[in-house]
Amino acid sequence: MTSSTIDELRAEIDALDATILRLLNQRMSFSRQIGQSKNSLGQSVFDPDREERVLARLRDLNDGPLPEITLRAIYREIFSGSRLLQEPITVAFFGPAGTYTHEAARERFGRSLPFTACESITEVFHEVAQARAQFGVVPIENSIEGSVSETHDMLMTSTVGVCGEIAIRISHTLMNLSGKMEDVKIVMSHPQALAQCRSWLARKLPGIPLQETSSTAVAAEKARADSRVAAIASETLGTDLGLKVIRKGIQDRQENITRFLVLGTLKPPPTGKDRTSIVFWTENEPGALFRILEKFSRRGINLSRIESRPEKGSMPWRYAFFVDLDGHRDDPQISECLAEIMKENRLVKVIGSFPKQTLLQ
Ligand SMILES: O=C(O)C(=O)C[C@]1(C(=O)O)C=C[C@@H](O)C=C1
Repeated sequence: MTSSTIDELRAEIDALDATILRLLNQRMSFSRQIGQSKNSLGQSVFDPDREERVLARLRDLNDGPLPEITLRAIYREIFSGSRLLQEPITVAFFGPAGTYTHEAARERFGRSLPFTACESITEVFHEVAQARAQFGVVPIENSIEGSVSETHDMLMTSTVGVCGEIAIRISHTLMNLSGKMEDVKIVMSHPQALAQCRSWLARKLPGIPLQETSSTAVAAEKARADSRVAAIASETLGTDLGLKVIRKGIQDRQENITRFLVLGTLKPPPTGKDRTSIVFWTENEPGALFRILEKFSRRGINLSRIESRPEKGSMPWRYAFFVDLDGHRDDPQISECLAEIMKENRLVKVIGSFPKQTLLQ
């Protein structure tokens, strides 16, 4: 290919970019008008259901070669900028910056919004409860390590509801200053990340001490300050800090997915592919749990998860049960079932109904 053809093609791209920019600005001004109408109607700016429908339509229209993942990434930022023009939204997340939760928050809300990094999951709930942030992002479960206790404990007591979920594939990378395995004298990471790489560490770095840190980001900072330390974190986080990769994908199972919850007051309408999360408390007596589960079974409502946690109240050995159902609280069958449960048992709380997230990537 000659340099004159490159120049000609670049001229085509320049012309297209000017058109794309003009169209993007037109789109933004329509979106701003929608924002003004929503404000006067007292409606929330963020409409995840509408965003999903916009994306689904574009996926159908797309003849390529633009990959679906790129289309999604472009629109994530368009929506992010569009929402910012409509109204300032703040999103709190379990930080610090660079953690997998931050990645999940950016995956859902784009990069244009202001994010607040919180030191604990509890703090994220408080930020949303006190309306300092409109949304919060916290981890709920990992496909290898199971549930995140602090999130479940907060869901029991907090008034904050759940309006969405984000599922991301987690890939852990071992990194240090040199990128050499022989320099590793200690491995640091968040306890969940260490646990997810347990067998790999035992096989490849036997006898090397493991030290827990409050986050993967803190571990990466430690590795940056000390050549003996290797951190397990996301590759982006480590390499952004100047660390070198020793080995990628060291998690014991390659299919390692973490699900995050989006906290907020928004109540998304039914989409046909929803999940409802509830928590209930039962008496410690025969058949108490069965009587509730039977009501779902009788109606053919699928339960995708059941999890019990000690209540931590005045009575030891009392449990709260978290259940995820397929469907929306406004679907006739589910609302009838929940009403029947509530009639018999007042200790039931609907945490939220929201669209199920499909995992891309
Ligand atoms: O359609 C709307 O309700 C809009 O506000 C516009 C728009 C968009 O940019 O397409 C922006 C924010 C919402 O979350 C959904 C969609």
